[in-house]
Amino acid sequence: MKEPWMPDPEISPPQSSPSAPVERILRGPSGLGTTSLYLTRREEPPTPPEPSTAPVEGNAIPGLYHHPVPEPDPVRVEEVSRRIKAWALDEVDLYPQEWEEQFDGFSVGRYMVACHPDAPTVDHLMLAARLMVAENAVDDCYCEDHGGSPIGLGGRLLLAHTAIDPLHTTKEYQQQWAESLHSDAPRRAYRSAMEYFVQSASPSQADRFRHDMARLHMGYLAEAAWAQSGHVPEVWAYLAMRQFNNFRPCPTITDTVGGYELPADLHAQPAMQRVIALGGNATTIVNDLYSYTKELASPGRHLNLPVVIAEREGIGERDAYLKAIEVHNDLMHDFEAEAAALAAACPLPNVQRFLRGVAVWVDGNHYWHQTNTYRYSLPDFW
Ligand SMILES: CC(C)=CCC/C(C)=C(\C)COP(=O)(O)OP(=O)(O)O
Ligand SMILES: [Mg+2]
Repeated sequence: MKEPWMPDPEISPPQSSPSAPVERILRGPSGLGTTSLYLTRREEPPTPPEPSTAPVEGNAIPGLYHHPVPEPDPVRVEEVSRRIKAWALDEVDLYPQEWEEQFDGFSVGRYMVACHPDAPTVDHLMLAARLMVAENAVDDCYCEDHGGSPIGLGGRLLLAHTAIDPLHTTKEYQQQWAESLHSDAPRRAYRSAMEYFVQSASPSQADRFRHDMARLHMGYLAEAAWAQSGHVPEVWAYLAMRQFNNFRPCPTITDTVGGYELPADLHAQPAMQRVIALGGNATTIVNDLYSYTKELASPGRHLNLPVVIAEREGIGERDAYLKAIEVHNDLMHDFEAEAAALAAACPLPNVQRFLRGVAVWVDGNHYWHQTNTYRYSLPDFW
């Protein structure tokens, strides 16, 4: 069986040759005293689980291009589920009793184990699980289902962002800021999840995450501004907003969760940035498709790709939904072609493993949406 951190031989052949910066990085550091800087794996990844033959719950969207994943290791799922609940209740006082069923129904343990099969330990999986729960707490409590609103969102998001990217100021105000991080559940969750994360991540991995979260918060703000004014953007503009209001901060921690590091210079390469953006966009349109009926049933008009296509291109709901599937499939094909080209152009173990990590996150994310029948159901279009 192919190991999940190896490039997929079935994805398309290379389409480009390495750029000058990639070639420079491949040659490695060359100055005095740089011998110790050569890229190595920190830890061998574990043996991935064998694929299961048991049928999975939930139906995949007909015609949606995706890759089934092995059933996530049930022992790990149970342990992450146990620990994340203890963290939510005992460490950050995340939710009141009446939200417990929704917290359990989110199935974050199954989600994270499916998306990170190469995590060396449950501690590594917990880094991703805490951040995922914290990110959803901010989305629910500040933006959406649990008391969220576009009004005042900018201020709330900025202050919450300081739980990730700390304030540096004078003693008096530093103290007031530090206390503010305990004043609501989203900030408590961000603060604690980030504190754990920075203990395992390198400074540049932590900074990569901060940048991705700033992108996410900018996306939330555009979505909120449009909701407030009742604006339905053109399809390309909706896709631009959704590139920011996006799962991107989750796959881009794949190396920290895997116990190795993709160096900042390689992460910053335009080819790598394109792969990450395409993969993140595919994962997020998967959400638009699986959450379509949930969002139709929610109060007000909730924008997602089928809704925007129907409105802006003047077509029926079913045709718009089918067109959104095509958009997703094109994104997936481009993601895989660009990832294959980069893997061929840059044969460093950390690059190969990172690309594979993003790809398995994309697949695990689809698996979670498909199988989360507590949260999502398909429209009656077939
Ligand atoms: C986990 C994370 C970084 C999420 C950020 C953005 C986000 C909440 C999504 C991409 C999910 O979209 P949506 O808000 O539509 O979620 P549901 O459809 O309500 O599950
Ligand atoms: Mg959605």
